[in-house]
Amino acid sequence: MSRLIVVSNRVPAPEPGTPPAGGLAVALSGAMKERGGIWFGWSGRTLPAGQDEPEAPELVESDGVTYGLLDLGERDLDDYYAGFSNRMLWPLFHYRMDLTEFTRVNLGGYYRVNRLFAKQLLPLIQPDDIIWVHDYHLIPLAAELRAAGLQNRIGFFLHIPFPPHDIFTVLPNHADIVRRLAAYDVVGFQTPPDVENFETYVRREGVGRRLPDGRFLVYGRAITVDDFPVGIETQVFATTAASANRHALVRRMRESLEGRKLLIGVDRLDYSKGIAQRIQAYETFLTLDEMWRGRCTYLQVTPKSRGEVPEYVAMEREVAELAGRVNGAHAELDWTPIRYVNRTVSRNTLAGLYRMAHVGLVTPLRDGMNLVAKEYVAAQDPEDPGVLLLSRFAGAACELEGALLTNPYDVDGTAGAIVRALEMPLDERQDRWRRMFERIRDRDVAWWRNNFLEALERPAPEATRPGKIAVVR
Ligand SMILES: O=P(O)(O)OC[C@H]1O[C@H](O[C@H]2O[C@H](CO)[C@@H](O)[C@H](O)[C@H]2O)[C@H](O)[C@@H](O)[C@@H]1O
Ligand SMILES: O=c1ccn([C@@H]2O[C@H](COP(=O)(O)OP(=O)(O)O)[C@@H](O)[C@H]2O)c(=O)[nH]1
Repeated sequence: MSRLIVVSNRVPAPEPGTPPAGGLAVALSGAMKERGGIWFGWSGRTLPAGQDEPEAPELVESDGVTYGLLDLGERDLDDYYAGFSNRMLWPLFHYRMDLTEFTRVNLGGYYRVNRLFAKQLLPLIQPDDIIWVHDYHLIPLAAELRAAGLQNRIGFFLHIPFPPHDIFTVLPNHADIVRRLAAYDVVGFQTPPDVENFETYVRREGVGRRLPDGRFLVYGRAITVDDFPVGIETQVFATTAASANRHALVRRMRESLEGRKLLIGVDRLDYSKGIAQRIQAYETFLTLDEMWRGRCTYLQVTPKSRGEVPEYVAMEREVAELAGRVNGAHAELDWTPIRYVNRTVSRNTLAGLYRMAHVGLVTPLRDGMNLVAKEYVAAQDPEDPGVLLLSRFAGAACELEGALLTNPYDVDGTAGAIVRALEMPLDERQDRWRRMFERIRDRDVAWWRNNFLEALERPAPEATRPGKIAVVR
């Protein structure tokens, strides 16, 4: 078996402890624990002022994994991470053209940091290694590695949606991004609609087509393009949830509910997650149905995220004000309708909270997958499961057909769905839960990893072995 090198912008701290909130780090931690290898990426640290480039990555061994951690300069982080990745690609790929900001400076920083990653990674790569690159921050990485002569198999997985042609072409350098994507051997998306969007793009732009053997010819290279829906460690998570009552914090939470039904939302503070629309739907629900007043509590766990990006700062204020206003308008002396927690909660505690919640509110406006949806299902008590209220615009909706699907832009419709979830009879809840659980049990994080790596390790047919790819600067 070849050695695996995983590359992602976000790498959790190797020391045991709480991993950062974020589905990519969570999904890959499970996969890396099982297979080992090198995990290369940004350390989360900034270089001292005046130093532009790290000399070499810091190498840390932990639990069979070698972490290669790069410190980045402040300017690089501004241009590449906060700038092009999170003010252009992130909003655009989540269908938010109104929030994009394109600048040549940020674009230059994006290519510069990808070149830096390639330069620092190259000395660690051996001829038989396979390389698996993750997410929108690092699309150009394979082209940089190829330009340095690397022949290894390189795969890419996009954790966020791939948008429709009309949206993607808003990106001024869309052609160059897809040309660089073609330097990979395997390109994985979360869902079939993402693959369709990619196919439509290459067809309409006249830069590629699907081949009779199912692969894609893109800019003259034959590559595998497919959907690989990311999963969770389902059985482990279910076991953790079943025994979560051991934790004092989980027990205290249960006691504090005083018999009220719990609704739970868990999201990074991100505009793609639809938190404001969800709070509005909850408020509408409270006014729709008097009988639920004082009989339910909505817990929203929302760790802060990407504080260096102005849209996130604005949103932090907006959501806090909204939650405060709803509580001010509806609270009683002995009842607070919304508990809004602005910090990271450990996944062991989350498992217990999911299990005690009658409704899981997962209502993003757009999401690549959404692991919280799968974790909520995994955590349920099979005898008395809760109901997952899921946005039709989350990637997870393609798989979890037992969920109660909702359109998060339809606040009244979501409010009605909350009533339906709270009043759903036991046999319907069990039937819906069973179908979802079977799916996430069969397609867990190991299934995702193995499926992708099998595609990556499969040698290309001789006749279509990829040639050189030029990097256009
Ligand atoms: O690294 P950050 O900027 O702090 O952001 C955290 C991560 O957010 C995104 O996660 C995505 O991946 C999940 C797992 O595949 C998926 O379920 C979710 O829908 C995506 O939004 C982002 O894509 C990661 O790169 C970030 O690390
Ligand atoms: O306080 C928190 C909030 C979230 N998470 C985890 O962060 C991940 C979020 O992944 P998801 O795919 O839902 O969204 P993303 O943040 O990656 O967009 C899930 O595994 C959550 O359990 C966590 O550990 N603590």
